[in-house]
This record gives sequence, C-alpha cells and structure tokens, in this order.
Amino acid sequence: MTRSFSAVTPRIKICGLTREADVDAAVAAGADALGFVFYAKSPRAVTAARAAELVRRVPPFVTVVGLFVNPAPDEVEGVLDHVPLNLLQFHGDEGEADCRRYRRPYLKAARMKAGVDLLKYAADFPSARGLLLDTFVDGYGGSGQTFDWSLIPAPAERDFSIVLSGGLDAGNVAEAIRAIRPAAVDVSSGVELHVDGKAVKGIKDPQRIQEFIAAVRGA
Ligand SMILES: O=C(O)c1ccccc1NCC(=O)[C@H](O)[C@H](O)COP(=O)(O)O
Repeated sequence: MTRSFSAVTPRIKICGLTREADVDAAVAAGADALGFVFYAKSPRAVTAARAAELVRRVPPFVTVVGLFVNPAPDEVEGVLDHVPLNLLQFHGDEGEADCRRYRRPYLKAARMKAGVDLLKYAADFPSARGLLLDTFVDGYGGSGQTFDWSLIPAPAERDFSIVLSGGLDAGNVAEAIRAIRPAAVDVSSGVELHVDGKAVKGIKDPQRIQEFIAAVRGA
C-alpha cells in the first residue's frame, strides 16, 4: 500500500465519462485522472471499443482509470487488450488476489458505512495504490450521496492514501478536503448535467467540471 499521502491540493479524478466533449472538457479544466466505467449495469458504462475511441483524446500525464465491479478475469483482460489503462479501480467485493492478478496498479474502493474498519480494510490490500472511499449503496457506486466523513481516520493515523469520493460537488469539496486531507478526490454525479435537480448519469456539465476543479484548488 502506498504510504499515506495527504496533499495540500489533492489530485482530481472525473469519473463516468461517455462522450468526447466531456473528455475534452475534463482535460481542459485540468483533471488529473479520467474514469471509464466497465460495469454494464451502470448508465455510465462504456464498451472497450468506445473507451478506446475516447482515450485517444487524452494527452500524456492524465491518468486513465478503468473501473470494474466484480469482473471476470477475461473481462478485464479484454478491456486491457484494447484500452491503454494506467490504473484499475475495483469497486465490488474483490479480494486482493482478484485485484493484483493483472499486474497493474489499482485502487480498491471501500464502500463506507458505520462499522467499516478502514485500517483493517487497507491492511487486506497491501498492493493497492490507495483506497477510494465511496458511499455504501446497493448499486455499488455513482450514487451522488455523501457518507459520514467522521468514519475516516485522521491523516496521522493512516498508512494508506485516500481518494475521497461519494456525493462530492463544488459546494462541499473544499470542506471535505480541509476535514480529510485526501491524496485525491473523485466525482461523477456532482459534475453532471442536472435536470429537475437530478444528475443525468453519463452526461457531464463543463461548467460544473470547472466549478468543481476551482473549488478543489481554492480549498
Ligand atoms: O459511476 C457509476 O455509475 C458506478 C457504478 C457502479 C460502481 C461504481 C460506479 N462509480 C464509481 C466511481 O468511481 C464514482 O466516481 C464514485 O462512485 C462517485 O460517484 P458520485 O457519488 O456520483 O460522485
């Protein structure tokens, strides 16, 4: 596990991209990482072929993250055959062996709710580049809901890097950064087009992306 790193200005991952315009908007706004969902039950899911088209627009030094939920090994291998992923993200019930078998850097998602022992969870994934802390929901993720940040150990108590996720947006991310001091933050719903107050999953809003990144940098 990567030693704990609490950034003054955390890195920024924009997740759930499905369109060229949104990839371009996230890159132009200064995102450090782009997430592509390879989980068929998600409205944000893309195929390997589609992801390969989108990833061709990503310049060097922007991390391309592939997200999986309890995948079969041939599913991940099939994506890796076509898409130049820099980092894998496992968001289901995978064990460490399931994650490290591809010999790629990976993040393990910890789905947060009362009673989750993060220090123990991190110890179960010593090969992970970090833990992505997300809200525990039935559909595994992408909920647009926050979780109780007090469940997260203080920086001095952590021996692992945190990507904070779950319901972040331009309105709460600065507070989250000050409270948690994560190495990175991750967002999907909070930078999507909203209609009648609800996120349109998979359709990003360039202005919300810019506002989110500005809020991170101003934290
Ligand atoms: O985004 C999804 O649709 C999704 C579906 C199933 C598992 C994980 C999923 N997303 C994982 C992510 O990394 C999201 O960015 C994260 O859950 C935060 O989403 P949000 O609360 O909408 O910002």
